Amino acid sequence: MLPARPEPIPLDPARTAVIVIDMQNAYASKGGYLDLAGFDIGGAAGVIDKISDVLDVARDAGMTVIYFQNGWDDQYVEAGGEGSPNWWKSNALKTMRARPELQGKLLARGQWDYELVDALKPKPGDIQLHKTRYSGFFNSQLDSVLRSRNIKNLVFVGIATNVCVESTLRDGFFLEYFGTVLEDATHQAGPDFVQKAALYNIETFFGWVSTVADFKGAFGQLAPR
Ligand SMILES: C/C(=C/NC(N)=O)C(=O)O
Repeated sequence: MLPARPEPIPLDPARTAVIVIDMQNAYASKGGYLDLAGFDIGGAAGVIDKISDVLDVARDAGMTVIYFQNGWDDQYVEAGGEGSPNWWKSNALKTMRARPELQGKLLARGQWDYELVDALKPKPGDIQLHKTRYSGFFNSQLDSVLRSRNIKNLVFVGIATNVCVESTLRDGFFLEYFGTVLEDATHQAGPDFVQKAALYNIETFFGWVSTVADFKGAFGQLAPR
């Protein structure tokens, strides 16, 4: 049982996956996309350490660990052109249009920006997935990976709470997955109030909100598998 808001949630480790959202240099490192686009990434370093702790506990408890990376091919075909709202709304694409010297660098596979941060590299048995839009369920293998493993519960960590974490948790809700966010293992893109708003939305309408300490308290005592 994981202590959570608005109520504790039962999580069978064998039927639970920890979803690590986009812990790439783009979102968590100085000189990465969010930083270059003018977002405050000051809280990202603390989140990296928390996620590392969560993943150690999750693996020992027998949970599946799934890493997402967000981005596109190096020609940005997957990003879509002017006919796609993504072309208009993606701050990475907008930043590259405003600063042509960055073209080809942000969120492109093969570039440093796309890589996971050094402190959070997948371990044997972890699953790595790619996504081209904010939701990890859109045009990805996530749903079939989860269903083939009989996984029903999703525990979210990563960046950004109000964009890809919330989008993926919401889509999971519609697909009948139980989504929980560990609030101190996430960080927002934007002012502090968007973190609060995203967590309020999740706790009130779409899922559950817990903490790293409670996750470690609930699952850190289990005998390693
Ligand atoms: C702002 C943004 C967030 N991504 C995410 N991983 O939540 C983006 O990709 O532009």
